[in-house]
Amino acid sequence: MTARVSADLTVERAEFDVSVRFDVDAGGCVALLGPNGAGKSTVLTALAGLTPLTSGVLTVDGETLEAAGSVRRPPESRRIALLDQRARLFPHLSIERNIAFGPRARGIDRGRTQTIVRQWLDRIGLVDRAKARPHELSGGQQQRVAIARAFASQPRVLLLDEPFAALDAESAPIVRAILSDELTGSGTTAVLVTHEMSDAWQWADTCLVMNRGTIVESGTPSDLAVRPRRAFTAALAGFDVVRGRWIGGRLDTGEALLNGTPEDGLCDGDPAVGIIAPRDVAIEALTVDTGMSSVLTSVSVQAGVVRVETGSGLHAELSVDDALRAGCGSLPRAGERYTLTPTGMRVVGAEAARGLTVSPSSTRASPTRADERGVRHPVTRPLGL
Ligand SMILES: Nc1ncnc2c1ncn2[C@@H]1O[C@H](COP(=O)(O)OP(=O)(O)OP(=O)(O)O)[C@@H](O)[C@H]1O
Repeated sequence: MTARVSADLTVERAEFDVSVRFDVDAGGCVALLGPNGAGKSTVLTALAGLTPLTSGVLTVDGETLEAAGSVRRPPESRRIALLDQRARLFPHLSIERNIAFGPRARGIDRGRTQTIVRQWLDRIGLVDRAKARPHELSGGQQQRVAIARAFASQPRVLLLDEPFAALDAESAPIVRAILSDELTGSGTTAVLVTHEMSDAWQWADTCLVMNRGTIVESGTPSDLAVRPRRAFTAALAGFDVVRGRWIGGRLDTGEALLNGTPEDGLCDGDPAVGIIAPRDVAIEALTVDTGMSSVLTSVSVQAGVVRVETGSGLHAELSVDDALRAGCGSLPRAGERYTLTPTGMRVVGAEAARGLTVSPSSTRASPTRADERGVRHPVTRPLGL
């Protein structure tokens, strides 16, 4: 079951309004990323009908599910399923009856529902627990049932709010694999809230990064992984982030004047953020004025790559040869002082929020993405950001 979602919604919150506008094409997946309290869950609960819109419109396949002040379809008739950290199964119903709930509510007869339930119990590996109650299962098993219950109801849209966050290291990969199979196999349209870039890579066509209720950066997962434009996104994608001011063609961090390539039309004196890949950081035993002098907090070597950590926010990844050169013949050690110099730093404005990468008015043919089964999914495009 795939459906196109068009969301243009505002929800008033005490500190700020959560206000976003985006489309998800049928079968597509949008990931919402952002710091705690950015408004990601509010967007999901608004889509699910659990939080009323202050203004705006939500449509699915052209059908208006909510238009602030006039239309408001209740959650149970939206055919939008929400899966969050906790399984939230019906505690008084057995596992099989939890899974049967959606199909029965949709009017599917008992016989067909039984077949659906059996198939799902098999897929989630819980055939022998069909009669158990939720409290008799582990958290990971309950989350598997929650996935089965959600998909068995054939939702038009699946909302995922950090569905693995509460799972232990053993259960998380199992639940992840089941969800991955079902999401790609069914082509269900999805909106995913996650703090993991790897989840966005796996499922999303488009990432929307939120802060204080608005979308501040968007793009494909690879756009964000390769060329993030916000400090939050850069850190999530594994870059080092250094804050300072753009002064005289350099980033003045207060401790050092770092060379970098400015973006966003930076003007002298602007607050700015340097974004650096650890492989683009050189280390030297000497103090140089284009680097940050720091005490190394740890040094590790893996597969010929030396990773150096400091307390200053800068890391370096260098070859053993380069590390030996920096250490004058021996590898640098934790506790020693070195100067770390970015050799390839992008500098963006600290408020570089509006330079968004995907345009709804793009005239390119709709891009698609193949899943591992070769099924192609349309790539979503955020609107008017
Ligand atoms: N039920 C609620 N009623 C009123 N305000 C709320 C409610 N839930 C969240 N908020 C507020 O709305 C804002 C956005 O919160 P929300 O939970 O949507 O953020 P989030 O990005 O999902 O955060 P997290 O990553 O921590 O889950 C915050 O200021 C929060 O305090």
